[in-house]
Amino acid sequence: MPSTAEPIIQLRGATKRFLSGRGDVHVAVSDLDLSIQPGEFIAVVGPTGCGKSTTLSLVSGLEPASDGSVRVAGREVTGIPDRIGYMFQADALMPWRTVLGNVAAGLKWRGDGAEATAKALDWVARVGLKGFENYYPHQLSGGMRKRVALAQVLVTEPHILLMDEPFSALDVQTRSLMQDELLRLWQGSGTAVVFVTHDLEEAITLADRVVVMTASPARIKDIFPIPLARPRQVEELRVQPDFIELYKHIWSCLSDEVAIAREEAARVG
Ligand SMILES: Nc1ncnc2c1ncn2[C@@H]1O[C@H](COP(=O)(O)OP(=O)(O)OP(=O)(O)O)[C@@H](O)[C@H]1O
Repeated sequence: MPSTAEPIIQLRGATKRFLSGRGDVHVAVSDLDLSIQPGEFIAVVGPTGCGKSTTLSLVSGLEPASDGSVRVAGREVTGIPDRIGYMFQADALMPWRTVLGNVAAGLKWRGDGAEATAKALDWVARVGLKGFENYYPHQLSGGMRKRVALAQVLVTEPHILLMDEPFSALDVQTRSLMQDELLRLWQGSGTAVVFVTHDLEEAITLADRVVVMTASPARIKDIFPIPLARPRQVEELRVQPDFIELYKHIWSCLSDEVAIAREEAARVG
């Protein structure tokens, strides 16, 4: 659960403007205020194209804020901060490396050569892939590839893990398995997770708090604490009455924004 320590991530009035292809200024996210504690699991939901990924880019330093402040571990973000991991919808596995080689690569680049293989072996086992160390990515199922991607990022012991719809390309059952796996690996790790998803069920299942963003330009509309006990079992959780109540409550907030975004998309054509 969230502690009262210094926030690991702090957005204050964070705004991002882009120049559109036509040369107009497009406000992607506007005036975001959000503090995230070490070890906290935050899910971010909002309509398609509202600015969720841009929010992650501000935290990761991939994009500088146009206005306002973005701080990580107490420091203004001016480049990619230390101890930050990123996981996207498409995994970043190197096809020419084995499972073990992929998991060890990040540590080896950082110069931890001697320890890299030992740590990677440990993480391959922790994500349930013992025995598959010498397989190549093309020999693995989608779920197994995700496990490798998780090990690849967790082996670096990030203080912050940014996840941009990491499981959305998986079939429903594999997705649930990966959600359980992520919770098991995250629990007690001290890593703060910011998890972007279109799927409100997924958001509630995983998070300590769910942030609902407005239709573009994205602002924070509301933040909902998720007081469901941990450890959580994904499939069991979703049939519980308190889960269903939370879903209805948050959906009543989110659905207005989804409707606005649809109308806007229809208007623009
Ligand atoms: N580098 C960029 N240059 C110009 N415009 C951009 C850039 N990155 C994002 N945008 C625009 O900012 C807006 C928000 O994009 P973003 O990808 O953050 O939304 P999203 O909520 O993550 O989308 P989705 O739900 O489809 O994943 C979009 O209109 C997008 O076209």
